[in-house]
Amino acid sequence: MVSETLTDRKVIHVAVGVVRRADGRILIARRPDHLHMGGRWEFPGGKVEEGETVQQALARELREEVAIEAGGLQPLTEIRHDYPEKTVLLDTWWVLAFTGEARGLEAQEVRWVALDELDSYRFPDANREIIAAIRAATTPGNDP
Ligand SMILES: Nc1nc2c([nH]c(=O)n2[C@@H]2O[C@H](COP(=O)(O)OP(=O)(O)OP(=O)(O)O)[C@@H](O)[C@H]2O)c(=O)[nH]1
Ligand SMILES: [Mg+2]
Repeated sequence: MVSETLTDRKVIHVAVGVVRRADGRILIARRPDHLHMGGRWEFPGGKVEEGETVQQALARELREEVAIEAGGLQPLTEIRHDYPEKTVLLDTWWVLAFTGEARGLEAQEVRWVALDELDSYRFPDANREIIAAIRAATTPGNDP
C-alpha cells in the first residue's frame, strides 16, 4: 500500500505577489468559485512552471491575471502550508513598481485595500502568515 505523509508530499511552488501602490494600498483578487479556495480573496499569483524562475512566473501570472507589468520585486516571505488536499510553498514577493491598470482578466473582482482593511477579507488559511509578514515589514523602520 502506498502511504503518504505530510513530510514526503510533493510541494507545489507558487509565486505570490503583494503589489503595493504608492499610497500604500495592496492589490487583492477574489478567487473564481470553481478553483481551490474559490470565493476567498488572495494575492495574485500562481504555480511556477517548469523552466521558469519564480520571478518570471510571478511576472507572467500578474500579466495573465490582473493585466499589470511587474517590476521592483523584493522577497517578502516563504510560507509552506499543508492543506488537507495539497501542500503549497507560497514564495511571496513585494511588487513595488508596475505599469498598467489592475483589472481581473479572469472575471475576478480586484480591490486595492489599505493594510488595516486586510482583516475584513477572507483569505486561504496559509495567508495568515503572509499578512503577518506584511505587517511586520511595514511597521515604521522596517519599510521595504
Ligand atoms: N495565487 C495565490 N495562491 C494562493 C494564495 N494562498 C494560497 O493558499 N494559495 C494556493 O496556492 C495554490 C496555487 O495557486 P493558483 O491556483 O493561483 O495557481 P495558478 O494561478 O497557476 O492556477 P491554475 O491552477 O489554474 O494553473 C492554490 O491551491 C491556492 O489555493 C494566494 O494568496 N495567492
Ligand atoms: Mg492564480
